Parts: sequence; structure tokens; C-alpha cells
Amino acid sequence: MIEFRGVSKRFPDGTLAVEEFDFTLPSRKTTVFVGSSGCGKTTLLRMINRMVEPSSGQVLIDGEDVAGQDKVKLRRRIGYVLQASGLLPHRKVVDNVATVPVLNGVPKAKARADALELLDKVGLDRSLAQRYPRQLSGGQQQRVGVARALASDPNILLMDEPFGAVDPIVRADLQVELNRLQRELGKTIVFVTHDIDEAFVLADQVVILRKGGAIAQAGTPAEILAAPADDFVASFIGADKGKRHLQLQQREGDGGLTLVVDGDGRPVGVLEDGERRPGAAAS
Ligand SMILES: Nc1ncnc2c1ncn2[C@@H]1O[C@H](COP(=O)(O)OP(=O)(O)OP(=O)(O)O)[C@@H](O)[C@H]1O
Repeated sequence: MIEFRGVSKRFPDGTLAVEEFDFTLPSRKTTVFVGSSGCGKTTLLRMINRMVEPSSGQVLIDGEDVAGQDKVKLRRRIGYVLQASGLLPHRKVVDNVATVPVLNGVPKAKARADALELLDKVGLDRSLAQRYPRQLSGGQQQRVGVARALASDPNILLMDEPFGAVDPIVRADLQVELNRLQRELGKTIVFVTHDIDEAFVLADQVVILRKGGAIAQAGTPAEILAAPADDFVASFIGADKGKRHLQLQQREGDGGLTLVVDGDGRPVGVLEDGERRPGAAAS
């Protein structure tokens, strides 16, 4: 469990990036922070592994304030995936994945063997292990980034727009893969994106943020879609409608209910008004 208690961050130039943020992220679930550029998503994420220190308030992991924990040790037990995969360019894929375990004292041969298994896990062929990052596609690099973040078997995985730089088809593949991995691994994932569709696909819990890290609404994707808290949320979740591919689906067994389902066929809401046209686009 990760708790933010009254957390604020003012940068030295006076920018108030986050103001009095209170929120609890449950263990073994995916929580997605979503909001427009500059609303404080990355700052919140980085306060978890102390890459940014709060100006006031506390961040606790399983009840322990991170402020009292050794930064290096803390970061080695929290996986971190960035948009630019952050791979070391002069190291082969296998060694990129094995880096943190080796730093943690795992013998090299064991760390490399484990790295190959992690490549399997993230859906990469082992033949890619001997390549350098520049010899991989963007999507493959991001998978290596995920494998590397998982290498020290962290309970927590921080993901900052990890799929932001790849094309939409690869991005959708990576999202499906992350959901599959999460079902298998059950990590506490904190995922940052400005893409509300991505948030709805990945999240157990979505936190829609306004400027200053103010929570506009938090809830499951279905809760938010069914009852946006205000006009800000309504327009935020509607803004990308053209890309979301929501569909209507009529369920015979459910008294003719018309469900709104996402691209993976997951129900995200029930249509109460309007014409019932099975298979028609929701927009
Ligand atoms: N080191 C810094 N010094 C001064 N201001 C900063 C610093 N880092 C971030 N900020 C400011 O704090 C605010 C929040 O930034 P943050 O990076 O957390 O936003 P974000 O929601 O992640 O944005 P994006 O989606 O563009 O990455 C912004 O106004 C940003 O300009």
C-alpha cells in the first residue's frame, strides 16, 4: 500500500507542482494517474522512490515513511519504467536486464539466466538478448525496459508514460501484455499517462488530476464512465472519444440491456438513454 498524506511539492523556482495531495494506492492493483501536461503526475510518481522530495507531507510504503529510507536501497526495490526506455546503450539487452540484480549481489551467471526468463515473460524472443538497445524497435525496447524493472522482483512498479513514444498499434499490444503480466505477477503498479483510453484499459483505479495534483475524480473505469464527477471530468473523458473505440452491445440475457464495452470487450457502462443499436459506435 502506498499512502500520500498531505503531500505538497514546491520547486525552488516557486512552482507549486502538487498541493496537499492525499491518496492511498492499494497493493497488487494498478493505479493510473491521468491528467493534462503539467498537472503533477510525474512529480507524484517520483516522490514514491524519492527522486523528488516532498516540500511537506509524507509518502508511506506499507506504513513506513520513505523519507527515512536509504534512497539507493529504496530505488533498487522499486521498478521504474520511463518513456525513453532508459536502457544503457553500450550494454547488451541481457546485461541491461541483469544490471540491478548484479548490483544487489546476485552472481552474474544467475542474473543473466534470470534475465532470459524475464525476456520470455515480457514476450521477447531470447535471440534478442545479445543485441544492443539500438538494434531493437521502440516497442521491443519498452519490453526490455519492463523486464529490467521487474528484474529485482520489486513489489512496486512505477511507470511514467512508458508507452508514449511508440505507435498506436504497438502501444495497444504493450497494454494488453502489461495486463497479462499483471494478472500473473500482481504488482502494485503506479502508471502515469495523459491518455484516458490507456488509463481505462490498464487501471483497477483511475485518478484524474487537475493542475497542482488536485483530484478531479478517482474510481474504477466503470464508475468514472458511468458518473463523471463534474464537467471537467466529463470533458476529459470525452475529449479522446474518437480514439476510444467504445462499442454498444446488446445482451439478450440481461433483459435487453445495452452495455458499453471497450475495445477488449470489457463492459464499461450501461446505456440508459437513446436508441439501442447493437454494434454501433458509442459516439
Ligand atoms: N524541477 C522542476 N523545477 C521547477 N518546476 C518543475 C520541475 N519539475 C516539474 N516542474 C513543474 O511542476 C509542474 C508539474 O510537473 P510534472 O512533470 O509533475 O507534470 P506532469 O503532469 O507529469 O506533466 P507531463 O504530462 O507534461 O509530463 C509543472 O508546472 C512543471 O513545469
